[in-house]
Amino acid sequence: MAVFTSVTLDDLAQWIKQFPLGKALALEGISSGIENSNFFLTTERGEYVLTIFENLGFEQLPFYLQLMRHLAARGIPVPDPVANDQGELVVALHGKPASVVSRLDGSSQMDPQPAHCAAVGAMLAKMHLAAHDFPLSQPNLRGLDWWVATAPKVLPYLSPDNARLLTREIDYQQAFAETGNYQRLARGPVHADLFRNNVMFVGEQLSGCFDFYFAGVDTWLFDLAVTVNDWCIDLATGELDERRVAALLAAYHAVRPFTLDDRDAWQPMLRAAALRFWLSRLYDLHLPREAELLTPHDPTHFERILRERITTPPAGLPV
Ligand SMILES: Nc1ncnc2c1ncn2[C@@H]1O[C@H](COP(=O)(O)OP(=O)(O)O)[C@@H](O)[C@H]1O
Ligand SMILES: N[C@@H](CCOP(=O)(O)O)C(=O)O
Repeated sequence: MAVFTSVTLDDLAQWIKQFPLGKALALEGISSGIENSNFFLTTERGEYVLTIFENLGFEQLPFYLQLMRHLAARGIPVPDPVANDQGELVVALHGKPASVVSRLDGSSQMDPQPAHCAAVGAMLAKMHLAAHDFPLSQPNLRGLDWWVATAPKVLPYLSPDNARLLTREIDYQQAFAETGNYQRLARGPVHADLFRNNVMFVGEQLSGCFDFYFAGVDTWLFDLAVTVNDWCIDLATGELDERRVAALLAAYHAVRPFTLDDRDAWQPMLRAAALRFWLSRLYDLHLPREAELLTPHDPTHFERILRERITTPPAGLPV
């Protein structure tokens, strides 16, 4: 259950008047999701999603919501935040930050085929290009600095073998980040969490993607690696599935052609993307936040993927 703050239609009767949405007609709590309280909201103007942010504050949210607005205005299928009569995208509801965004059609595809992967690859490349001139900036808050700061906190909970793996991979990624190869990679605002559960399909047609609350400025290749590590693998072994990888990469490449630097950085970035989620899952498991609400995701999934990416070089990127 992921409605942590309850809201009724009565609560919205006055509140909704600040938005150009007409009256609130129906409100239904959304049970999936782990961070925020989400509701499907029907108003006289259409279908929306109301989110009450349980962890992010008023000062952090404009980056994410303005980025969604920027992308929606450029034709990327993401929820479009609705501004109130003061032009604000984040407003208080029950004392917490809240937003209203357009509702996407469709449902998640948890067993993706090459056609779904191709649709995701094309959309991701378009998103990277469309975000390039986004004026606000925020680093990826789950990037290298966070890995370096967080690894010592989880090391005491790890087996000697896993502690060695984590320490060596952080060293490897720090050294790689110093290289000209890494520094020449294209970068900009990226989604950074484009997992299967954050993308909607109607049949094989991608209808949109959401959950931008890990977005930040990072390399485009890192974002692609995060995506491939979730969409294009055998879930039991973590091995890359050649057909799905080829479909996703070819579709991305057709919109935003890869460079020689991308090709050289592909294996390190697949490793970095696996490390990022292994570490966050370890952290959530061993050091849950006070307000942590649901069972954490399994870290061993990304430990397996990391080991696999270290030992098995991926097929080269199309350049
Ligand atoms: N704009 C949207 N359109 C349609 N459904 C949405 C939208 N935003 C969220 N949802 C639904 O709400 C669920 C929870 O959203 P999510 O962002 O994953 O929550 P949380 O931030 O709490 O993890 C999603 O799985 C999806 O079904
Ligand atoms: N994708 C991350 C966790 C973030 O959860 P989300 O529901 O907000 O996408 C993981 O799998 O560890």
